[in-house]
Amino acid sequence: MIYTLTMNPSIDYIVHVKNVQLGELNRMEADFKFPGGKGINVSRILHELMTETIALGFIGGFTGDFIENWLKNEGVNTDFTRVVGDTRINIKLKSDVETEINGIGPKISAEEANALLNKLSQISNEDIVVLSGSKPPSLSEDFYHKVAKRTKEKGAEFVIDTTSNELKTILPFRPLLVKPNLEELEAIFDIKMNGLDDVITYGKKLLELGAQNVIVSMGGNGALLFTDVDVYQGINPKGTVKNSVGAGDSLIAGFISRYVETKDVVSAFQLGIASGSATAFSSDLAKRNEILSLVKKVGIKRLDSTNPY
Ligand SMILES: Nc1ncnc2c1ncn2[C@@H]1O[C@H](COP(=O)(O)OP(=O)(O)O)[C@@H](O)[C@H]1O
Ligand SMILES: O=P(O)(O)OC[C@H]1O[C@](O)(COP(=O)(O)O)[C@@H](O)[C@@H]1O
Repeated sequence: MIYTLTMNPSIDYIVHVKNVQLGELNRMEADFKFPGGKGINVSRILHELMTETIALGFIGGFTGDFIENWLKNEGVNTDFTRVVGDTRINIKLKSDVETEINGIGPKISAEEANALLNKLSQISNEDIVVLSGSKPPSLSEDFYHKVAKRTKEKGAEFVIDTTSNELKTILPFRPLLVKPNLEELEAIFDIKMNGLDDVITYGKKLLELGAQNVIVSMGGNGALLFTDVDVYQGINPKGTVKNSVGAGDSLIAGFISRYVETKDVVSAFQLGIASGSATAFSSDLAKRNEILSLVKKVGIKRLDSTNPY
């Protein structure tokens, strides 16, 4: 089973405004509401790819009901922990450029946090847990660390996709996959990347710190996969970008879906890129047929050996 854990789900409120003017009254041309939050997006794509998944996380209020109902209608299994506060709303403003304003998220009490941790007792050594997204500020600084430790104690694998300061302390637990985008990679090492050589240097550092596999995603420029022996470049298929929110989550879901079937990380990377691009080319997250139609159009190139010895 693939469990996803979304500490801070959201309604993603996608707002199209032509030539937005700050300080003026602007009128929307179109708007859409989708369930969001990184783990939830991963579960939705896994479900599209017919990989069994259960979405865990904190959910609350009328916004939380919207998300639960949407997932229920799609047939995505959930086992959320109810909290008193309202789940946040994240604004994705589409104008000449894309601007994102993500909410803080509800306060999580110690009882609510423990209730979620207790759900992890159901995990077995055949499972993968995907820890994704930001944490509401009221959650303890070491919450992801606790979850990663508990997951490993159960013999399960985990994937981590967060900008949290905790990431470096979690890598020694040997995550199956870490997927920063370029900005996140810069934030982890507090440096500015200058070209592909830098990305390769710092991607390898994540392996040295403990990750089993690393994917650095670069939006329209594709992604790099770092395994224990090689670096691969993934080249995106061509298409018209509609909404890239959730592209990174889709990449992770595509990777896991193929990995659990084949244990072949390169083939998993290819389905990951197809999933990320298919989502970038659709208004909501991608559908199964959109993903599968792109797989053969993804280019994969081996770049370099990552073996430092
Ligand atoms: N504009 C785009 N065109 C084609 N593919 C894209 C585009 N944006 C994202 N993707 C695909 O989705 C993957 C993840 O997107 P990215 O924006 O890097 O992640 P995140 O959403 O985490 O920032 C990319 O590596 C790429 O394969
Ligand atoms: O938890 P965070 O870091 O605030 O991110 C939440 C946002 O990330 C998303 O999951 C999209 O993530 P990606 O574009 O990185 O795949 C949105 O659905 C959500 O609004």
